[in-house]
Amino acid sequence: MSFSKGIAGLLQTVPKAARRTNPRTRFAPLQQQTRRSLQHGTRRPAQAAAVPAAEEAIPDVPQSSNPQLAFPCLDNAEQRTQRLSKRSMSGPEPSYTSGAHETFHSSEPFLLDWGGALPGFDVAYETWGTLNADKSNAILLHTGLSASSHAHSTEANPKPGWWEKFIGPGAPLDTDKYFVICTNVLGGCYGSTGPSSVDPVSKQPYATSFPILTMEDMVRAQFRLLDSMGIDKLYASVGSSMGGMQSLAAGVLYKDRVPRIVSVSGCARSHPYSIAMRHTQRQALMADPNWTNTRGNYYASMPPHSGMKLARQIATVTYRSGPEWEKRFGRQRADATKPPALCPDFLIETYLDHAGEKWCLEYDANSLLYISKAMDIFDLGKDHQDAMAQRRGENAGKLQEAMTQQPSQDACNLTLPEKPYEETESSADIMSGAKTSSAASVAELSEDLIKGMAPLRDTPTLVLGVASDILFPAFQQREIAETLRKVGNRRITHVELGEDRSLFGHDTFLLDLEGVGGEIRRFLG
Ligand SMILES: CC(=O)SCCNC(=O)CCNC(=O)[C@H](O)C(C)(C)COP(=O)(O)OP(=O)(O)OC[C@H]1O[C@@H](n2cnc3c(N)ncnc32)[C@H](O)[C@@H]1OP(=O)(O)O
Repeated sequence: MSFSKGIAGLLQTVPKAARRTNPRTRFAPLQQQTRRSLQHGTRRPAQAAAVPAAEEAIPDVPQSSNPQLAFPCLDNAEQRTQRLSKRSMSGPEPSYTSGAHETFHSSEPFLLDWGGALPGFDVAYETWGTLNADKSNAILLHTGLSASSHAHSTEANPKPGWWEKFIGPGAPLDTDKYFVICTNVLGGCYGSTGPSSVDPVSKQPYATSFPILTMEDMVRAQFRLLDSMGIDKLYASVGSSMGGMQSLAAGVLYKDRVPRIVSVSGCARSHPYSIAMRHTQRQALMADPNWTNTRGNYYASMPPHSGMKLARQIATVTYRSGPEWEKRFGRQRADATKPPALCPDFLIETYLDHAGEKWCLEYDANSLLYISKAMDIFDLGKDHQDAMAQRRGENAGKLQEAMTQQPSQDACNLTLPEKPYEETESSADIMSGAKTSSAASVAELSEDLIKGMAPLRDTPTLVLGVASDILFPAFQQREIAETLRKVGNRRITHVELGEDRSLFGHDTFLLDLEGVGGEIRRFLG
């Protein structure tokens, strides 16, 4: 990619406000704060770190040969803890909300793929456009990991949604033609049942007694909502990122109800690199003492906001791209006149810090853990689907029993095998759990996916990928398209947006209205 082409591509989608503003002036509060905190000679002993800053008396400390560094980022975290502890008498857990939405309640018990069960559940949803007389114009819009049902503003909630420009009259999801339905996924915290919801049996939040979930569980819950609306057949299933996985899963699970699929920056099975990136986020989050000490039962105490902040920063690294940051921030520091700091200092650091800060109380930590794990588990290969079907069959009879009896205590008993890991020629199949470590070759794996995706043979599908995406790399969308072609599907539209088009990596689906939205509009017709 040439430099000028790259800049042009980047500027195509960089928000105007971000382009106009001088980074030196944009982050004035942060700089002032850094300046205040960097006053040399202010010394805070290490053991005082857990004590809220405002209440702490700074004791006399011996002189040192060099001044003590300041840590405004840690001071911030402590101040947030302090603010949260004063928040309410009933506990500092923030209540997560995206605003007004509809709620579908299913009172029928719900069996999950890995054997868990919910006595009933809620799905929060919003709609735009009008359902036609024969109920044939509905588009089910699947969200990314942490999004709410609020994809577009509504009368009840005028706040812009996460796909505001992609939905509306004349927009890619044209509300003059389609009735668009978006839900908060099962497991989420924006109105759908998830770990922060109250378990009707214990009358306490489920927390980490919430059962392990899969993409397919989330899709089944959505189809219960469609059943309640009398929608037998969709016009299309549309989704990006995690939603791109669900869009495919909906087609495989309900092939007669899903006549068109749009899968943007999604995949047919999670790649080890993506699992690795999510694993590090989960580990960072679970290492927060507010999570660790309660094993995730933090709802009556302090939410793990520092772990969430760190997880979001790692996530943001996977959502964007190095080339974007090269052009946007380069090697600039927030204040080059000051000595380097161990807290955020370079503009890329203050950017990540800001992303984490903004989000750490916006989303429930346990929802993040469960949904991110569900993404890891995702695999449309036939072996995995068969294993799931068998497990469901075995557990179906236990559903009623599970509702009335105490769950067995060894529900999650995974421990590392005593025998150390040994490299095999191809160990790529291990994660499916369907095969032993004498795993199949890549060719066989691909055969497995072909068989698993066979239900989509006749489903027109738009598969869109982005070359700068490191989280769901473009080869994963090529894999979907090629597999579907091998299945015999002749109506595949595969688009790959090159780096000349977007350097926004995985977040391109949120930012590039023409590159992503334009393709969707043309595909839906
Ligand atoms: C995996 C899945 O299934 S889905 C994952 C999907 N991705 C996500 O969830 C990530 C979501 N991304 C976002 O939230 C993004 O902000 C978007 C896509 C909504 C908007 O992107 P952009 O317009 O490029 O905004 P950007 O990421 O630059 O953030 C802008 C904010 O950062 C701030 N900022 C920008 N540069 C810096 C910097 N160097 N230092 C500090 N702050 C900075 C801006 O002031 C602005 O602050 P504000 O939001 O408080 O007003």
